[in-house]
Amino acid sequence: MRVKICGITRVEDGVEAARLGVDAIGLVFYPKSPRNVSIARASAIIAALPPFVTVVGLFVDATREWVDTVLAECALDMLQFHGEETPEFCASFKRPYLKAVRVKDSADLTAAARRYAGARALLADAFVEGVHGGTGTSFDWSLIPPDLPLPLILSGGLGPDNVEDAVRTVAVAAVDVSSGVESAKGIKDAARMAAFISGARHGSL
Ligand SMILES: O=C(O)c1ccccc1N[C@@H]1O[C@H](COP(=O)(O)O)[C@@H](O)[C@H]1O
Repeated sequence: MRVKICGITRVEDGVEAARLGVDAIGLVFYPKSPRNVSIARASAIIAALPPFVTVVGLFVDATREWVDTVLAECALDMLQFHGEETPEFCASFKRPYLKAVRVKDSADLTAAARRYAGARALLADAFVEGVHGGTGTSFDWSLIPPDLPLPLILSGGLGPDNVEDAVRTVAVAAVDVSSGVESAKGIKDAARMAAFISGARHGSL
């Protein structure tokens, strides 16, 4: 089971997540998020990481210019689009990308898999009116169809207390967490990150 910890805003949290064995970290380039990072902060976090930790840049309905600027300045391995971006926009940066889907019913993921066939994976998140993500809200996992043609990353309200149950219940390639491993918005808690990673790996054995 692969694990991404999203919304890293401090160098020490990125280093600790890597030390704990996380597969990927997410950096939020969305000014409305409490986890938004500047290019300078993102570069410092990336520079402190050991090799083989995937760095994902998260955007919400960003302009092409903003994504290009971040790509030119920060060594991102993958993009995560969390808004209403079209498949053409997502694919145009010539980088592997994840498309987030805020799940309301079971047809949402099936339709997104068809529409974003070029995505590296879909990321299933909870639907919360007016908020794009990082809400700490979970959704009904039975809405996930069993036969999606793309790898699925489960997110939305995951934390140390429910991740083991989640990976036992749903067949997913990876899990993603932001608020569930925080002590305050944007501040990761080392013990919660450790418990989350351990729960995800244990539940998938
Ligand atoms: O983390 C954020 O602040 C954020 C803002 C806007 C869009 C997405 C965001 N984060 C992503 O939201 C999901 C679920 O987060 P949570 O674990 O429920 O807090 C996760 O994929 C983050 O990558």
